[in-house]
Amino acid sequence: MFVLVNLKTYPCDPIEVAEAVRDVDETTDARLAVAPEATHIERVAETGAETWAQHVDPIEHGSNTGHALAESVADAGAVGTLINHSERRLKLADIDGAVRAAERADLETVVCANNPAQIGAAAALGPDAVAVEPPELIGTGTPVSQADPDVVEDAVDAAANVDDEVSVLCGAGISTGDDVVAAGDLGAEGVLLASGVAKADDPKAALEDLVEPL
Ligand SMILES: O=C(CO)COP(=O)(O)O
Repeated sequence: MFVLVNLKTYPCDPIEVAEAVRDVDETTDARLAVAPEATHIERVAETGAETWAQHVDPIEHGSNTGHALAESVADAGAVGTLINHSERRLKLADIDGAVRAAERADLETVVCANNPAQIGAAAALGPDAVAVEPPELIGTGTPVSQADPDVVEDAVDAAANVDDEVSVLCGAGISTGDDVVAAGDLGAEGVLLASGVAKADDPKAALEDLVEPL
């Protein structure tokens, strides 16, 4: 299972979380990665943790003030990027452009979507993975795998019907090892989570709990 921790703009210490991601990754068969704010990517990557960006824009080098350039994110040490997170929505053409920009910079891609229909559309753009995250469950602590298991199974089917090379993650409310196991049982190959680690008093203990049953 892939466990991708999105730090959003939570007021956690990104280096502390990154060091925990790096250390816990060494204890498990699961793959762990962390997606800090753009300005923290370089310092986070220097810890040795697998580091992702939260967003890249569908642009090239040039006159693009205030944008996130895929090549710069990769230069800073990111190896992958989220695209179209629920809190950073893009138009369809821009999702396509962002996936192409990430490919150009050799970044792995996870395109996020609200529901199975959007997952099918996202899979058609050829990312490495898609992530289904019902927005109403984000940050609630109620896991999507428990509150809405059909949405995960239907997302897995929707992606497979379009392109069975595209793996499916799920997210929203995931905070325990049991949630991760339930996601896997529904066909997800990984989870995308934030508050369960970023808001934990002890992020390392939260990560250890997440991978304990894997
Ligand atoms: O948006 C999410 C991950 O990108 C999910 O957030 P929570 O894990 O806080 O529900």
